[in-house]
Amino acid sequence: MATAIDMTHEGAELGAMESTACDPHHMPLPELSGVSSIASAQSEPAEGPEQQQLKVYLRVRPFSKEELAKNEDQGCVVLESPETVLLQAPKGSASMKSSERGITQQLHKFSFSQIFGPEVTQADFFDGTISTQVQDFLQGKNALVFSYGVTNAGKTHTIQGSLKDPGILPRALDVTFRYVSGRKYENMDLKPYLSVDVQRLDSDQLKTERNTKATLLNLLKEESEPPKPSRSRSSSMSSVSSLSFSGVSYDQTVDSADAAGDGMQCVFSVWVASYEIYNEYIYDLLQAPPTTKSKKRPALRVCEDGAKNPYIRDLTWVNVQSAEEASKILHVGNKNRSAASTVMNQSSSRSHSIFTIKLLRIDGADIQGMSELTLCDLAGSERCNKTKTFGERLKEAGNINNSLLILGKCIAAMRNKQSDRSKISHIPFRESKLTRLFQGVFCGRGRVSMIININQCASTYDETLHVMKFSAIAKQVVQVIQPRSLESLAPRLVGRNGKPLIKNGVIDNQAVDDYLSEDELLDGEDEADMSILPQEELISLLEGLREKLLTERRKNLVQEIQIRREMGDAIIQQLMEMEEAHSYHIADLKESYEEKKESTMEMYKEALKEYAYHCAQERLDEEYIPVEKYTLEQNKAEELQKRLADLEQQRHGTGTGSSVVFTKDSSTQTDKLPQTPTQDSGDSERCKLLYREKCAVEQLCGEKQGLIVSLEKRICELNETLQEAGESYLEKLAQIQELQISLADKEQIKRRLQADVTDKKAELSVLREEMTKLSLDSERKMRPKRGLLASIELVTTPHKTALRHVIRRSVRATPSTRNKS
Ligand SMILES: Nc1ncnc2c1ncn2[C@@H]1O[C@H](COP(=O)(O)OP(=O)(O)OP(=O)(O)O)[C@@H](O)[C@H]1O
Repeated sequence: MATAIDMTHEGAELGAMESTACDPHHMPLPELSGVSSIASAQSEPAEGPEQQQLKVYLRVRPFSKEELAKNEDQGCVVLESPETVLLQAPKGSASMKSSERGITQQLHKFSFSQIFGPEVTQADFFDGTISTQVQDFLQGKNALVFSYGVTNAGKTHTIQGSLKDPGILPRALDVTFRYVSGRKYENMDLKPYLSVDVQRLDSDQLKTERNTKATLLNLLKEESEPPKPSRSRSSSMSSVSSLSFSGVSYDQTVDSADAAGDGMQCVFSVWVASYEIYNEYIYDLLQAPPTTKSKKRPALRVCEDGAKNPYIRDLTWVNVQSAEEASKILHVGNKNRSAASTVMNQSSSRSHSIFTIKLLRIDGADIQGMSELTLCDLAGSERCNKTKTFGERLKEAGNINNSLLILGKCIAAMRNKQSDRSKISHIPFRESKLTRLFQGVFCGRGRVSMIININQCASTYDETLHVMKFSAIAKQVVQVIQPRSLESLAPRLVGRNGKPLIKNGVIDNQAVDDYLSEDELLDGEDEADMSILPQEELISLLEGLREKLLTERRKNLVQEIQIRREMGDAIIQQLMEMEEAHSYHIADLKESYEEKKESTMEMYKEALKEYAYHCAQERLDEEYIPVEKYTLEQNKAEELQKRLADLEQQRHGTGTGSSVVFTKDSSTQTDKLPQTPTQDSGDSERCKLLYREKCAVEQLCGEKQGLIVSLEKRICELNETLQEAGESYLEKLAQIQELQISLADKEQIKRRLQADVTDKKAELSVLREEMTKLSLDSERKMRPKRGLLASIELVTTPHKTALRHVIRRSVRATPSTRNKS
């Protein structure tokens, strides 16, 4: 089941428009109040304004062979009726994925003013679409046609077509020249001027005009083959070089002006211009682009005349006398476009190509009217689609086509405005060059139609769906077209200096009054065209501007000083901050270096200690006394001392009270101990023994003491040795490093020498080869001397050598002989 609403994925706006687009009985919406007011300000309507839904045509191009081979035909586009089409999401497309997730629908239905299938011919397409607009144009009304679609959808094919199968533009030109046939104004002295005016050229201007046209036409004279339209990818496509439609049938609804019986004895002058809008810059396609990238392609400006009608300043307008001439001009444009896109490295499918025809209706000395037919081949819309929105996100996406975005916004705003009249919505016509140029036509000064081109490829389904949604909004826009009398349409005729000329013998005061005031020229951001003002006004304007300039300069200077001061302060502040950060950084570095140094020192110390320990260990091994033994001895000594003390006590307890003092040095006097009469012989013996033992213990203690002292001394010596060893270790370390460096040097020298040796070897082998060659050569030379001659040489050679020796010896001997003499 097809759905009409797709609100989630693409945004509410697009969803809403699709729903309306699906309603074939959708009633025209009320007029755009804001839009119509702009239109009505231009002139007095002779009758009520005509409301018309914007015509949106769909053209589906056939598959190419390559596309069929790639299985692009997956039944994505189904033409239900001449007005409705069904889009079915193919597998793998983003739409299918989102429909599987239940976000969007798989089927989308759209309605159009008319749908043209792949089999429809160019002629039928022209007849079914813009032929009525061309008739309006011939009757003095303006018409604007857009072709919109993704790249490779057939936009250029539809507008320009090929030599054998011309598109709507050459057909429109052909119809125009058939209409004016026999009533052409052959002099080119009346030329479109500014937006809606006509300028009478003087003889000098006329000469320049003729030269410009001749130069342009000469550009194509040499070419046998017409250039392809720059946007067309297909080799099978080429633009028209001649508009002889012999054999091409088309609806002959428009015949010559006479036959149509428009009742006026007027003649027609046809002027054409071709330009492109690329990256919001307008480029004249009838001006040769620069041949090198370094030169800038001159961009044109959009200006406004006194009535605020926009026009492109300095755009080349060329008078054409036939459809052939017009098509040649179209070719020049195509050629310049492709040359520019090559030199400037730009993608031509990202630019809008515009061709405008102006038809002047001349009655004697008066200009009865001027109408304009514009065909606009819009840039490929795929980039916009890829961003999936017409909103702000597009801007962020970068490299977007601003004009396309604003066109979409304008169309949506127009639709919104008419659906809800209470809404005060602004239509952003002025936000892009494209919409600004055609604002007037959108607002009722002409009829707008849109051709939507699509292919049926499955791979571009998502982009195609977006194009369809865009078209659905466009279809809802109701244009309020202002019918105007030919009189009100009559353009002002101006002279060389741009001042209005006498009209019917009377100075057109109204016209003079309508010209721009200084304020109008300087108003807002509009790029005003000063050159249209008379000389005196220009001088006064210039003076005023000079004063303004001076005031502005003064203001700017003050501002600049202030800004510089602020900038200076800011820079100083920044520098100070940087300095502070720097000093912190330096302190940090210092700290970390200190830490590293200390840790390295610790490492060395540890290494030294270890080394010293090892040395000490080695030395101690020789004089080692185990601790156990030492403790045993010490215990023994203590025990003996204890026993001695016990004995002493016993002696005191049993003795007569006379005290005997045992001293170390009295040990020798043991035999001389006093004998008391009361002492028995056993006791005295024991005492003697004890005394001897005590002396022995004392002697042992003394020895041990001496050992301890000697050990301490030894430890001191070892410490000294350790220190010395540490120093020598550092010395050795330094020596090792030096040796390593010298080793590396030697290594390098060795490598260099090896390389030299290799070179020499190579040289040697080359020399050997040369020698071999030379010897072979000499052998070859020797070869004919065979037989008798060879043997003669063999015989003579030893003689020759001997002779050479003799000569050499005599030469060496000569100086000495001379000296002797
Ligand atoms: N109705 C058609 N019948 C036959 N071939 C067509 C039709 N429409 C388009 N083609 C072919 O499809 C190819 C692409 O068409 P075209 O160059 O006009 O696309 P485009 O939309 O202008 O592309 P771009 O935006 O890149 O300029 C061309 O080879 C063209 O001849």
